[in-house]
Amino acid sequence: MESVPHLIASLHHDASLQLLAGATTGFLSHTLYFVRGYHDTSILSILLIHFASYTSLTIFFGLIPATLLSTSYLVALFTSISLYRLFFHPLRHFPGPLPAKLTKLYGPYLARNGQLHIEQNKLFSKYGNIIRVAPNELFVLNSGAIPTIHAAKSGCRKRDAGVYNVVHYNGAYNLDSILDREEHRGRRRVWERGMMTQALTTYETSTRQICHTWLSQLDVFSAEGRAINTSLFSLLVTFDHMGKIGFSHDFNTIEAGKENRMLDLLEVMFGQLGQLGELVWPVALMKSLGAGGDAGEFDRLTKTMADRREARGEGEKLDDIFGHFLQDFQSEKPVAFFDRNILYSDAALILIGATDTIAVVLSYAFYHLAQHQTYQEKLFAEVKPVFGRTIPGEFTNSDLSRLALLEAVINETMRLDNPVANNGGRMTPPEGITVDGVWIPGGVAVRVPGYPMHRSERAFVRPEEFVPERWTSEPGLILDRGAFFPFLSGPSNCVGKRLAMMVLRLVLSYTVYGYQFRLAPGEDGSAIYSEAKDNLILKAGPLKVVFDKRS
Ligand code: HEM
Repeated sequence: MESVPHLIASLHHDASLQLLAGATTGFLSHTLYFVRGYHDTSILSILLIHFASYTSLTIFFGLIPATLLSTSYLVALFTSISLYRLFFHPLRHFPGPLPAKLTKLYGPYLARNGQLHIEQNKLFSKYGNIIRVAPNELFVLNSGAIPTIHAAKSGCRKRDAGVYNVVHYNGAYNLDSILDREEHRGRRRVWERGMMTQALTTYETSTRQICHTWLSQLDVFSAEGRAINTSLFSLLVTFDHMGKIGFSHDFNTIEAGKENRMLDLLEVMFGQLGQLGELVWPVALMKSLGAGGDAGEFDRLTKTMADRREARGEGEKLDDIFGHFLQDFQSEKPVAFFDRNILYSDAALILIGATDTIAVVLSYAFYHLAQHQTYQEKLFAEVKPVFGRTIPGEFTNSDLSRLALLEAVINETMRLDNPVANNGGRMTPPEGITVDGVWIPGGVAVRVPGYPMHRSERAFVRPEEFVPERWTSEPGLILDRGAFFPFLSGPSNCVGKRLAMMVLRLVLSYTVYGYQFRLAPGEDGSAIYSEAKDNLILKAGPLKVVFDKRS
């Protein structure tokens, strides 16, 4: 047997030995490292190690041997990964497109037109109810999977299941991205204090103020006979509302009629995430390099807003969501907000959670109501008797929450145009899970996407049609109630659900009470769908609507 020094000496000039050594190393690095565990967050180290190895080989052996070694290493590494994913991976028997089985890059390919939710829906039609959408990821179209994956007793977890690992502020995860269940429980308690009935009642005054600002804009547009882009204004309404009830801050974008820098950044960042189609390592790489660009600017603006809010709170009594975080942070024994990074992290989550989600429902509610004007009149008839019932000249959330058609219109909109189209992924426990009689192995990312589930024929009769009566007088049009989960379920369900419903009820009621509306001349209503973007949270395309003040 040749000695090691002799072998190394041969590597200098023996090309076949260089190829063999590179290929062996490539194969071993796959079988000993890459095939085990989750490496997206280690992307920077992986790249640096590869770069350092190539540089050292070049210095030691020269450029051509180093290139031969590296090339054969990479070819062997990717061949080994591909063969494994196709023929040996625990998910090899699950159907799905071939490129999805081979590489996560299939995600950005599917998302290239911003309509990942539609593309994934098509995959279900082609491949069945459980499909392999990435090498280690399954999408499941089965409502029974919701409790299996999301209930408190489920063994499924967020860690390594998607973008959660990389969503943090200087290492502090927000409520949605926390990977540890115990930590999540404590933080959730503080968030829930900020969403209790008593807290919502204090925010409601601000919600009404925002509604009146919106109505003032409608007055201007209707007086001038101008059409309004309801998708844009839905975003401005919810953004201004979030500023007010989140941070007691006035953004005044409704009056301006356009996005401000912060909202713009929010949209750009979501757009970039949407384009990645659930690919995590580019985000991890950006984070490791230090958030610059838009993400860095967004973080800085959020921090400034949070700091200003904290400073104001020393002299004023302010009722807002951030106040609940501050209260915990400033207490002697904080339950969850132990340091400033956590404060900033969850401040950003208020911005993210409370803006686009509600905006998309409002946008599509305006669309459906403009298309089906009879529902505007029915809603008008329903809300009119409760106007001024509790507060003179105003609506209140508690009065509106009892109105069946209003609730049905909101539900039906969220069914058809589910804001969180894909829902977050979860990692299966080591023992795996069983869904619809099919065993899914452990260590696999799974998710039940809401968009195709809400439009499934197995769950809803005439699933593509807007029929609010399915939630009231025609329950037979719902075949599977468990298939409707816009806010998801379990311990990580939407903590802002009641707040979202309050905003939707109030904005829609004030609008139909004051106005009748229809699609603008020349508007065929197609762009709201064709130009919609699935940016983790759905974003509606534009819609031109004309409003006429009721006499
Ligand atoms: C119609 C509007 C909304 C919809 C459809 C919606 C939907 C959802 C969904 C599906 C989740 C679960 C995500 C996952 O784990 O995969 C979620 C979580 C969350 N939502 Fe909402 N949301 C809405 C409004 C809001 C509002 C107004 C807030 C207020 C800030 C908010 C804050 C949150 C937070 C903090 C979480 C994480 C909860 C946790 O992990 O415990 N959401 N939302």
